[in-house]
Amino acid sequence: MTDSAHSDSAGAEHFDVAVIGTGSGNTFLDERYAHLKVALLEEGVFGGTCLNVGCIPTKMFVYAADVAESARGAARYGVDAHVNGVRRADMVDRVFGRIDPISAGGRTYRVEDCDNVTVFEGHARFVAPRTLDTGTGAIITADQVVLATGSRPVVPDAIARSGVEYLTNEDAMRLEEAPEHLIIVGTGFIAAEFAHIFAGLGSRVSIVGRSGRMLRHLDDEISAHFTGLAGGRWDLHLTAPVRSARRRPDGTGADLELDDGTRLSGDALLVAVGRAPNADLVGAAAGGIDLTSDGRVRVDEYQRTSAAGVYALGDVCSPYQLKHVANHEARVVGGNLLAERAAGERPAELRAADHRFVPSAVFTHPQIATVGLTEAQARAQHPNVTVKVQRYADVAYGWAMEDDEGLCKVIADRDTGALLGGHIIGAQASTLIQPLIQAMSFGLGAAEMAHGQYWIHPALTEVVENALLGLDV
Ligand SMILES: Cc1cc2nc3c(=O)[nH]c(=O)nc-3n(C[C@H](O)[C@H](O)[C@H](O)COP(=O)(O)OP(=O)(O)OC[C@H]3O[C@@H](n4cnc5c(N)ncnc54)[C@H](O)[C@@H]3O)c2cc1C
Ligand SMILES: NC(=O)c1ccc[n+]([C@@H]2O[C@H](COP(=O)([O-])OP(=O)(O)OC[C@H]3O[C@@H](n4cnc5c(N)ncnc54)[C@H](O)[C@@H]3O)[C@@H](O)[C@H]2O)c1
Repeated sequence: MTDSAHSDSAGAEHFDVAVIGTGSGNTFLDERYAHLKVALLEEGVFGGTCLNVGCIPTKMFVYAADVAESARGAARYGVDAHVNGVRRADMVDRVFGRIDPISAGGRTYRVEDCDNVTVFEGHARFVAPRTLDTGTGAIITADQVVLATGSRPVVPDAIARSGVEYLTNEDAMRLEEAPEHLIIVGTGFIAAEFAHIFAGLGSRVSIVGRSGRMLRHLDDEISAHFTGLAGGRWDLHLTAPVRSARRRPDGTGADLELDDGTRLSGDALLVAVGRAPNADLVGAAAGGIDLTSDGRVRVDEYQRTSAAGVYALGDVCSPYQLKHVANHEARVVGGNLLAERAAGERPAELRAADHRFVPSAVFTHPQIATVGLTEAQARAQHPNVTVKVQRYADVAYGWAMEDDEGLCKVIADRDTGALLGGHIIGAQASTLIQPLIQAMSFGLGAAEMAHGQYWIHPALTEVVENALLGLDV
């Protein structure tokens, strides 16, 4: 403990539990905590990334882009439809007119209606173990602290230092006028979703990457297939990073030069090259909290950090950076804090977080969803692997849709029949993947899953059934 922390914390208000971050950190403080004195610390708006600038608003725009794409593609089914225009300002009003009151209501609830909760609205950081400078002038101490501070966009140096104005997920959805030409730097989740949002709603989109393909975290076959489809929709530059950026001569937009000499000029620039955990800005060392080599808060299977009584959850500690993972970890932490308080002399009965089969979906066009191992990972880890790729076009509903893009790929261990991975690209992929997640989570083998239940005919789920039937198990 530093001297200043000693003097600061003398007379500091003491709490039973302090939670930093009101994204997933604000989800477990329910009636079980009503008898405890709780501090809730937040430097931004209530609700965190998912509600305000992440999952929810993006999907509201994705849905609008899906509607527009459906209209554009309707003629092949004999329905003549046309997108007459996109009222962007109305869209922004619709999205944030619904979201902003939820965030404000969440704040009001904690500030005015929860007698046991004190809200500190400032940038919080540890000044000593379980001692926090709240950023409001007050120093507090707590028996238990939860770090749920999330992550923030990374900006490549070539752009950050250039003085060019750029957008991130934090502001791109508030634009009341869509750029005619949007350049996106990055090839991951956010790039793929925002490319669909902006292109679907009428902008021309260019994408700049350096790894040769889109969504390279995915199974190679799915990533290659998506990159091919994306190349037909958007202008892709995937082999050279940005060398320099400057404003256009008229002072607007951005002129980019890539490492291979390519020049691109856009009305707006969106940066989406990953998100850094907010572990470096919380005084982790003063709090006795270890970080991983890639900058996350280090946690054990119970979400405990290296500092006694300090837990972490969500993007600040997780390699997944997904909301359903943050929510799961919040449930685990919410129970473990209480278990630790109840333990007394006995060791606490803590619950471990379950990260065995973490699924994810990219809400782009077409949708993509994945769970478990890629084929390359499966072949590296299992000597005898069987793989089946089922086309949407070859099952009844996919055929009815004349869908020539969709694929479902399943991977299993030929020796045991266990499912190792599921990867779907195509309409409703984020929904179709769920039976595969369920089977893997509960240990249901591929053959049992395929044969042991009815599959509704002619539903699109038959693409999963037929993929399973095609495995050599
Ligand atoms: C554009 C976008 C789309 C996404 N879409 C999806 C999706 O479809 N599905 C999905 O599963 N995931 C999605 N994600 C990821 C998901 O949003 C995050 O994984 C999740 O929100 C992380 O939750 P969290 O509680 O860890 O952090 P956050 O929700 O970011 O909460 C952290 C909170 O801590 C506050 N804070 C930070 N530092 C301090 C400090 N020092 N003092 C006080 N307060 C502080 C922040 O202001 C913030 O309110 C998306 C992310 C983005 C950016
Ligand atoms: N649907 C969802 O679940 C969803 C949606 C959006 C975001 N997210 C979460 O948010 C995280 C952050 O999203 P993201 O898209 O920013 O990151 P990401 O990690 O998904 O992708 C970033 C990509 O940018 C590329 N890149 C890195 N540096 C680059 C550079 N200098 N120039 C060009 N390309 C570069 C990387 O190769 C990588 O492919 C995701 O990892 C994901 O966990 C989830």
